[in-house]
Amino acid sequence: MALLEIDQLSIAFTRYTSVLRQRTTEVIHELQLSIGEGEIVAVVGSSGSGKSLLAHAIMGILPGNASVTGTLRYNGEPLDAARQVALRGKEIALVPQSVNYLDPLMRVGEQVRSSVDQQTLSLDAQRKVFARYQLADDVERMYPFQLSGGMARRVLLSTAVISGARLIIADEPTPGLHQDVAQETLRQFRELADEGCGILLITHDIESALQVADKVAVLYAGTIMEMALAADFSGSGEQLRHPYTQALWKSLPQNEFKPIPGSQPLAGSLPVGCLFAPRCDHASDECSRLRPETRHIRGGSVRCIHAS
Ligand SMILES: Nc1ncnc2c1ncn2[C@@H]1O[C@H](COP(=O)(O)OP(=O)(O)OP(=O)(O)O)[C@@H](O)[C@H]1O
Ligand code: NI
Repeated sequence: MALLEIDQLSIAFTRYTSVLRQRTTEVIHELQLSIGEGEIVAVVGSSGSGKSLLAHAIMGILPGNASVTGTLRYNGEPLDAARQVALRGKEIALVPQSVNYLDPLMRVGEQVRSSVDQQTLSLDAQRKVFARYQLADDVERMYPFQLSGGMARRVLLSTAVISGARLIIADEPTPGLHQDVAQETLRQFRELADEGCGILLITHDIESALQVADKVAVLYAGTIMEMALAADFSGSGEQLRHPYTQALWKSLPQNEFKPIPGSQPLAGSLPVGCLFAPRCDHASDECSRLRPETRHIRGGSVRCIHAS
């Protein structure tokens, strides 16, 4: 059984354009994703593709003007708002993308410790995890504004690592960290997964994702175009199912280093058919008419009518 199952998740934002008029823009469309125990699923996508919104939907921390449809299940049971509140920061932990999520008025040691239930164990646990992340002893008494970006990020990671969570959602956890600390962090996620955690690793960096992930979900303009196995990213990408994933793979420096012409469509002005059709070399007439459904192929999934 999957630890987290997301089915047909759509997210729209409503805003007023004048006193009486409002406009609704859908930013996540019919997204499907599941994470099993012991699994790292990387979600890769360029800026604005919806990665952070997906993380926030799982945590139940979307802004008030977001409307959500579809279902989330955690451990086989519906993950509704009440359960999100009950599990958040405990069984389900978020490593947020922005360090602004730290409480500016609380010393960082106390913040990290407050995520562990047994108060007696927590000082020791916090010091251990700080040492692991090369945070000096005096850091626990500092306030967030006294930290560098990289230090603040390591504090956020510490919180997730000692919370005892079974599901960790990490939103771009490595930027601002030195190469070796970033590597160590990825290894640590792998270790947590090997101990049975499920991890959703959000990143725009396919290469770092591939170092530790079991599966890679490719997010484009608010939907998952392909769910591939990490092993599918090899050679010239012939195992990959979607032309966009293949193009992403080829665009890496160690491959053809060939950028994909054009840009991701904006929410609010999406093409009617396949979201990638305007940039796709293989697009046919049908691609611009119909939005492809998700199909399951070779242990992964794809939204492309031409994939086989
Ligand atoms: N509160 C909001 N109201 C309206 N639109 C929003 C809101 N938050 C996000 N969006 C839109 O939803 C889309 C996805 O945003 P999101 O933050 O999830 O992107 P991302 O993939 O995390 O990007 P990045 O890599 O830059 O962090 C963007 O087009 C963004 O403009
Ligand atoms: Ni983001």
